[in-house]
Amino acid sequence: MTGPTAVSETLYTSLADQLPGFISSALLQCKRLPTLPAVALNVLKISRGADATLSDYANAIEHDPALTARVMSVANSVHYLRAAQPPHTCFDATQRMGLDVTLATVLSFCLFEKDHTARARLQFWQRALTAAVAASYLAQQLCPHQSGSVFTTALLQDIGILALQTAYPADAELLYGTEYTSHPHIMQVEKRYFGCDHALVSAWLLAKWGAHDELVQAVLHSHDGFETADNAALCLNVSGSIADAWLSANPAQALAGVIRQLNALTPSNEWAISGLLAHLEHTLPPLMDTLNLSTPAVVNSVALLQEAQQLLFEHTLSLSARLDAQQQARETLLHDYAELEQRSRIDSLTQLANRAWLEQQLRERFHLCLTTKRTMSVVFIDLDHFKVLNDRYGHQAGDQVLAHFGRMLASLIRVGDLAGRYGGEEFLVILPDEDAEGARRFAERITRRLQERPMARVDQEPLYVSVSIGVACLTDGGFGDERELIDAADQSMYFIKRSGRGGVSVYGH
Ligand SMILES: Nc1nc2c(ncn2[C@@H]2O[C@H](COP(=O)(O)OP(=O)(O)OP(=O)(O)O)[C@@H](O)[C@H]2O)c(=O)[nH]1
Repeated sequence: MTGPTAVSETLYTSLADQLPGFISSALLQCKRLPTLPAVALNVLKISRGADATLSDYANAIEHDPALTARVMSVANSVHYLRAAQPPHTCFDATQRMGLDVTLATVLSFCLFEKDHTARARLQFWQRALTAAVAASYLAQQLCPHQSGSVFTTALLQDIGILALQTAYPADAELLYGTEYTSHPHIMQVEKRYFGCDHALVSAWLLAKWGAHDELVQAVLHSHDGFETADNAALCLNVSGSIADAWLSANPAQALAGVIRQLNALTPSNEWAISGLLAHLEHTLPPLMDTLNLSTPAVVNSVALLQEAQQLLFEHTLSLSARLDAQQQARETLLHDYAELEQRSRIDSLTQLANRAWLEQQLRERFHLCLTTKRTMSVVFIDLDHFKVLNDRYGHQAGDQVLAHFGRMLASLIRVGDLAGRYGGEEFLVILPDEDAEGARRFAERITRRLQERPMARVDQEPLYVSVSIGVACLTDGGFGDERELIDAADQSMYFIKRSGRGGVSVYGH
């Protein structure tokens, strides 16, 4: 093989750098590696020209007797024998076959190994031709002036597979000869096996043959997906997926996948998939036949599209059902989580905040007051002689009192206040933005309410309780943290306990 000519050195070097060393040496040492003779290179060059005519091709081919013979015999085959007279010249032959078939014939002649019946090789050619025909059809819709070059690029995009098959014949059937597999999957396997995929090998090989930068780049990125602003690249990349679908064991399923990807890009029918499929249906069998390739099972393009669309519809339905189910599960989860979180903050007997939540809230609010220069008060409440009550009336009556007291406390606080059970028969209320006097009034309301209302009934008899309350206001103490504020309220509460119970004391007042 000769070194790069038309391709830029930078591109060739960068490809060579990316290719694992053992692969390039295996390819370079491979005697049977398909190389392009000068005529084929010339034909490739012509195909890149925007205004290439059949006579340009004919002029290039007629210099090579073997190629001319090949082209004439293909043109002479049953399919192209429409005219009464067999073709006499290379020009006659190319005219009968048209540009695409001429090019495919030339390239297949140059690149074909004798043993193309091997399954792996056969699949390669079927895919290359299907992609090429699909690509040029799409290009005629999207970028007509590039349809010739898009055809060539599609035809050559997987040439790396042929090279890898030639360099590693023992592995070829294993890697490429199983049931037709889509190229994204093949590429994954190649990366694991060779450390690179065939797109890179194809690009390197074409660069080595001196193909043009544009062709090399297009081949390198031919498997990169559909997100590209370049119409020619889009036609090329879509053509590979269409070929995969066309040749797959389950074409409708695979085609539905391609349509889904296309719809995500442009949710319109501008792709004219039905036209493309009809084109493949009518063009491929005679073309494969011409090139002595066995044709895959004949596909009815209308039925195929209908089945693919039905699958797509079912997929959309099941997707939206799955989304609904997921959404519902998410809402249930969020609801459960919120409920769980709420429960983890609540004391089950009194339905007030529990101690952990009280302490966390007090910590946060304490710091908020310091940073925003606001105040707050805490009210520490301890039920009097609760032990005696328990002993005399039973633990259940004690529980009733606690629960009732909790409800009463909840009815007395305002929005933004937080009341909670601090310990057994101890309660704490946080009053944001409340000064000591306001907090005292709140505490006295509690003691009054307890004088008015019994907290339980034992044998129909009302059971009244009293409480000792200590109040502490943030502004009154120079407190370092929330603990010191609670301690101050607790001390005031103990002052009441010591003075006989049933009353309110305010820290520092
Ligand atoms: N029924 C009931 N009793 C509780 C609960 N938690 C704590 N207690 C009781 O509350 C009583 C508190 O007793 P002490 O700390 O001596 O206080 P006290 O009897 O109220 O006396 P003073 O506070 O000095 O008025 C103990 O007997 C605890 O068992 C509870 O959830 N339910």
